[in-house]
Amino acid sequence: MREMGEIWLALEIGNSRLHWALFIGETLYSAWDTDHIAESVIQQLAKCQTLDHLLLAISPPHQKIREENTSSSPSSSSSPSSPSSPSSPSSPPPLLVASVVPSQTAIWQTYPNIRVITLDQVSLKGVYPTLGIDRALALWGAGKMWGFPMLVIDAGTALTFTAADANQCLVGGAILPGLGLQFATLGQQTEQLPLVEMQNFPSLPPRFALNTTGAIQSGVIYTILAGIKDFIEAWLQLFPNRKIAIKGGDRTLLLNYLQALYPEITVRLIVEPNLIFWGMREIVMGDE
Ligand SMILES: Nc1ncnc2c1ncn2[C@@H]1O[C@H](COP(=O)(O)OP(=O)(O)O)[C@@H](O)[C@H]1O
Ligand SMILES: CC(C)(COP(=O)(O)O)[C@@H](O)C(=O)NCCC(=O)O
Ligand SMILES: [K+]
Repeated sequence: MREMGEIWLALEIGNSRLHWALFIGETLYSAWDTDHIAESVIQQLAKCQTLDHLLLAISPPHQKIREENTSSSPSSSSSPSSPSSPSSPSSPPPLLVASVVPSQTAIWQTYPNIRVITLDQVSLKGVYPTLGIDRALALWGAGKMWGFPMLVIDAGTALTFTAADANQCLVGGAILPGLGLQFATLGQQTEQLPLVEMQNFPSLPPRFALNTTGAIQSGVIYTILAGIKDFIEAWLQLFPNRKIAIKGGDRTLLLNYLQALYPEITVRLIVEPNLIFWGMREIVMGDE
């Protein structure tokens, strides 16, 4: 960033939704999620005169899904998301984008001050060309924050495991359908299976079910949990002083289940939804 206290926006474009962060220099001021945004809305952003207008356009209050204010000094301004900084920009703030959805990246190109992060800008060693930028950045952010070796579990649209060794070199990882995708696929690709809604089961379902919905819940949840446990155990055997972080929209649900089934491995998990933003900040600050 050009100035220490400059306001900038970070955007992670995931396959289900958008993940946003507002930074003032190195400080993450707030973070929130929204649905994907229509091209017509994005085209209007260049005309926004104030930061408040811009934030309102990208995340109208009814659309905001998660919001977390991390600033120690809450703002007294009218909008809860915008910092009370006196230097509200007259043009839209710089926008840093990390996207695993190229069609969405394309429609953001009209934003006046955009920088799209590519894999070559992440200093992680040993990456392969098609590695998702979200996986690279989350791993980089986690490793820079808590140290390497690091394993990142991303419970997003896809569930991914991505690991690096003490030399900050990619060890590798794995990709499987995320929780929501598993339920959706069963509901959509079969004649007789219903679409199971996840919010309906906050606690662990019975293992052996006597109805169809229960059987789907049991099958998906217990095998995902067993899979996560197995990857964690394999990782723990690989290196000394290794760490594990978890992010993604299903992290809280999965953590609650993991806590109930495998409390001894769950205590080892660093839970951090903002890993990608820590990775982006490393890149921005590295430019100075
Ligand atoms: N309000 C929500 N909208 C969409 N997905 C949600 C929401 N809350 C939790 N989720 C869960 O988040 C998962 C997607 O994770 P997320 O990290 O947002 O994905 P991505 O980064 O791939 O867009 C879905 O499987 C879904 O179950
Ligand atoms: C695996 C992913 C689809 C995960 O995306 P997400 O679930 O976070 O939307 C994404 O990281 C991706 O498209 N990766 C490219 C393939 C790879 O990482 O090997
Ligand atoms: K993601």
